[in-house]
Amino acid sequence: MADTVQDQQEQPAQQPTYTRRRRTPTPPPPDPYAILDEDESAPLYVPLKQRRAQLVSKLAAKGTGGAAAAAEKRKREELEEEEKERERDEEEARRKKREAQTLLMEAQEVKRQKAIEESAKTEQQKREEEEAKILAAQEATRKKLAGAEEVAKGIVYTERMKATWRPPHYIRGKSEEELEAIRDKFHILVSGDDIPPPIPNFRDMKLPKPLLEYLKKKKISAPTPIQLQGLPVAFSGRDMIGIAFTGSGKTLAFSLPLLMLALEEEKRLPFMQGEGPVGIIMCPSRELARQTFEGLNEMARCLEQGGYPQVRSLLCIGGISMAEQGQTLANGFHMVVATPGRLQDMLEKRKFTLNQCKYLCMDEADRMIDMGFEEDVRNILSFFKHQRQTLLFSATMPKRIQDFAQSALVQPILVNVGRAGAASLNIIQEVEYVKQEAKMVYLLECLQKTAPPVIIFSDNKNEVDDIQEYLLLKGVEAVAIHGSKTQEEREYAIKSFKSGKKDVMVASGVASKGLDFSEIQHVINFTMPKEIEDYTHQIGRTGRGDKTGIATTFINMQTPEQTLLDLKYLLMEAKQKVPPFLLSIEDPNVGADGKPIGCTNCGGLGHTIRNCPKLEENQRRTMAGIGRGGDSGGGGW
Ligand SMILES: Nc1ncnc2c1ncn2[C@@H]1O[C@H](COP(=O)(O)OP(=O)(O)OP(=O)(O)O)[C@@H](O)[C@H]1O
Repeated sequence: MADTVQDQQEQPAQQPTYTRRRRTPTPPPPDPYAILDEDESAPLYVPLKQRRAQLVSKLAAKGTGGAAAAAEKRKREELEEEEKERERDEEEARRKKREAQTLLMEAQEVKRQKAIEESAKTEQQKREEEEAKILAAQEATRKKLAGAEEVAKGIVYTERMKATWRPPHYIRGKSEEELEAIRDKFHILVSGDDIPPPIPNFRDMKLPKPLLEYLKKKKISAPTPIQLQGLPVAFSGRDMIGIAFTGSGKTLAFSLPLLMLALEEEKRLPFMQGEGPVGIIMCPSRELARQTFEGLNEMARCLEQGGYPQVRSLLCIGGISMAEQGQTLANGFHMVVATPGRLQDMLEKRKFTLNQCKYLCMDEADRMIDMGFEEDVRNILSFFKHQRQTLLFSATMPKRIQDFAQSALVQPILVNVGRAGAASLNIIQEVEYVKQEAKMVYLLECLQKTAPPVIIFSDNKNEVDDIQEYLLLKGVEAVAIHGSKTQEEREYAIKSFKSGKKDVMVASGVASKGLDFSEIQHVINFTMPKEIEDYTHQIGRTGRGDKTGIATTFINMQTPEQTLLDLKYLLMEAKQKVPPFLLSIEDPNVGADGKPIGCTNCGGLGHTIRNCPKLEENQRRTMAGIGRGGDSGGGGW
């Protein structure tokens, strides 16, 4: 455009043309240039040099103005960005606040719901929850019941032990309903997988003829409930927990399977010097171990006389010289009956090994653990080189011990006849209020209730001695047994009482555990034991097998109320007469249904785990670092 203007300006201006005739002057053609010249708005001519300079400065100006604008723009953008960021932050803060509010509200809602649930819970439910917590805390401190090596190497057995024994064909053919009907008939409760069938007669258990004859001779014609279910379980090689009343024949339920195993192993390959054992029975007291040992030997002799190979057993208890059994040790033996202390000692001294051992039974298993033998048992387990069949038996086995014991068992079967800890129904239980100072005199009167033999129990060793002395003075043939007596004194007491030479035996609680004195007519609890399980075991020395007996218990102001409550419920459960002074004791722990809640720790019905005397005692022992129970003594009772 500038060039055009320039061209126009450089051309010479044209002059107008004139003629003679008068003519109307025609307007000159439009001169674009003239118009341009006359147009004041037209730009003035600017020389090229100047225009270039102008252009340069314009461009320069344009350049600086762009930078400023860009800076302006950037600033604007930054501000916008800042604004956006602030908004974002605010939104985030709002969101967080909203969320926090939601969480708070949620928490409040949960709290509110909990409060509603809590208020809906019965006192009993609350108590149960609290008790479960106490129990869990207590159990958390317990170690697994397994050998140290197994724990260290992480060995966990999952497969059951193999056994050659099978129930007869026609029993295997019974339907599950038929088997359940048999269990119902004998009040047997079972739990576990693939439970072998109950067998209601010994013949069908495939016992050797000499053993059947032995049982017949002993007037044992049919298995008791724990035997008819427990024996098939044990013969099948299964781990088990057997719970049944005192005097209900548990000893046979674990002795027979060991004897059969020993026989089978001996038949397969006769035992030589230094070999064995194939199985162990552990008992919490020396007397009980000796009794079980004698029972095993008697049956083994019958087998031998009946033409079967000889199977030998070793008694391994404190207080006896092992030299007495030198012959057995030298010949090799199949079975061991032991108390934990002495057994551990023998194993540590390498008198024998458990390399061939396949069977381990703990009689009065809960007592053993309660008496502080838990660590000994664990040590003994560490001598096993491979899996074994493990069996636990007792008349009292609180849930706490059952759960704990399961850690040593593989796919166990629980066989339960009656409530664990319930008293035998063959016993008439009488409770009498006798003032402390009148006890001795009344004892004499009480002895008249039945003919001998009678057992009198007292918790206190000095009291045991005092009672015996008093009775001797009064002309009663009495012997005494407690933990501070020598082994000879203890053995003499048991022998003379068992043989009927002595009419009365005065004993501390120790003699209550599992001892089987036939025909005991009367048990007198001179002092009511603090723990109800001890009471159950003590009165259980009478009413054994199919016999009946009487138990008299003295109580007075010195008997703790909680113990009295436990006793009250035990009597009610066994449908016994409850004296009015026991009935009048109110139970602060009674459930909404009026029934006692009971203790999960010891099985007592008159208290809960919160005030369980046994739990307190255990805690006291743990704090004091005491191992074994007082009367058990080194080497095992
Ligand atoms: N099937 C049976 N029929 C009759 N009597 C039996 C039978 N089995 C065992 N007995 C007898 O019953 C008595 C008690 O048996 P055992 O000592 O085995 O009882 P327990 O259940 O172990 O008792 P505790 O819990 O006190 O140890 C013994 O004298 C025993 O001979």
